[in-house]
Amino acid sequence: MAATTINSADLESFQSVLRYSDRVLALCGAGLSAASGLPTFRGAGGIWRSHAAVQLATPEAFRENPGLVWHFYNYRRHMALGAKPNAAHYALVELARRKKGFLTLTQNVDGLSPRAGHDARKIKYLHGSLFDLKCSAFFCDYKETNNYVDPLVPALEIPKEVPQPTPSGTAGSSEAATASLEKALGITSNDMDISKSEVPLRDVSADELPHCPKCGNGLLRPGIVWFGEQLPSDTLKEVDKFVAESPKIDIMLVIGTSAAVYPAAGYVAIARDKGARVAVINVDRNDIPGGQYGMCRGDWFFQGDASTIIPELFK
Ligand SMILES: CC(C)NC(=O)[C@H](Cc1c[nH]c2ccccc12)NC(=O)[C@H](CCCC/N=C(/NCCC(=O)O)S[C@H]1O[C@H](COP(=O)(O)OP(=O)(O)OC[C@H]2O[C@@H](n3cnc4c(N)ncnc43)[C@H](O)[C@@H]2O)[C@@H](O)[C@H]1O)NC(=O)OCc1ccccc1
Repeated sequence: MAATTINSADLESFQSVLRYSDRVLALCGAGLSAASGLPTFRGAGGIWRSHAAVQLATPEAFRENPGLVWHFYNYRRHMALGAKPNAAHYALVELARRKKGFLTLTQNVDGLSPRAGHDARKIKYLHGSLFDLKCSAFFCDYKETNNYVDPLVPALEIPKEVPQPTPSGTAGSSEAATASLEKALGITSNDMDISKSEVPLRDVSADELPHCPKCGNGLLRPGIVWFGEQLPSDTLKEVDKFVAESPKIDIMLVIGTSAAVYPAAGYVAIARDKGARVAVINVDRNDIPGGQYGMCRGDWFFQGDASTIIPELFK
């Protein structure tokens, strides 16, 4: 990860503008949760068991192979449940508390912002949550939220390694390092890493998957916005209301996102049209909304890990 360098002049000018800002919008992506140990969407090349994550995150994939898609989401639920919010999540919570006109737009479905105590009135989950479920039958409106059952059904249990006896007294430092990392991630040490296609994973038939308790025959699916699906209309309305009520948006924060997915990425331009100065926080200078030429005069680019930079910026 690139060294985190904060240019003091940029830091000062950013903080002086933030101090007098009434209306602040923050667009967040997977980079916000990277320091919590969760892979980004395009991390590991965006591949999960030789499948492109963007392909698995579609209604077509669920229709074709609900067992595989549920393994994908059960794995991400398990990882997210084992992860902890990082300093960037908490700094956003604090800024939201301080600023009356503040709204976080998160593309993340990992539940770390609410676990950090983010004011629910000042955050919009553009792409849903791993811990919401809904019925996949088009005629059924069953929904449930905050379902933290892990695994969701026994058939989705993540297989465990059979711990290899290490010849007595030779437990090297690497085991200790792995053990402490796994402890940090809260994953039990012998979870097999099913994101790797070489790790055997049993096929799960539809009758072993969670079914809708209301209509009785629909399969339950993750309460997630898949590619090709419309974002929740009430969420879009509430974001538009925040923008419409803002005579001016002072700052648009773009935190740990490749800003390549729409309509989420479109809010950067909308904020600009409302006079916002854009502050991009990203480890990768190439990942700026609209690319290299996406930056305008008066914008800021802070290169480095969000969990280090964000607390510094909001001081
Ligand atoms: C790929 C893209 C071009 N496609 C789209 O945008 C599509 C199609 C489309 C619509 N409008 C368009 C306009 C132009 C082009 C295409 C479209 N959009 C849709 O399909 C949307 C729905 C999009 C939502 C899809 N669901 C997700 N997530 C839930 C699933 C799941 O999670 O499984 S999107 C998902 O991918 C995106 C991933 O982006 P990031 O979070 O930014 O992650 P990424 O890995 O890419 O980048 C990480 C960044 O962090 C940085 N980083 C890494 N570590 C750190 C660190 N430590 N610190 C700081 N930064 C860091 C990295 O450098 C990098 O920049 C997020 O949005 C994430 O939520 N729906 C829709 O348009 O419906 C229409 C419609 C209209 C009417 C009726 C019916 C339908």
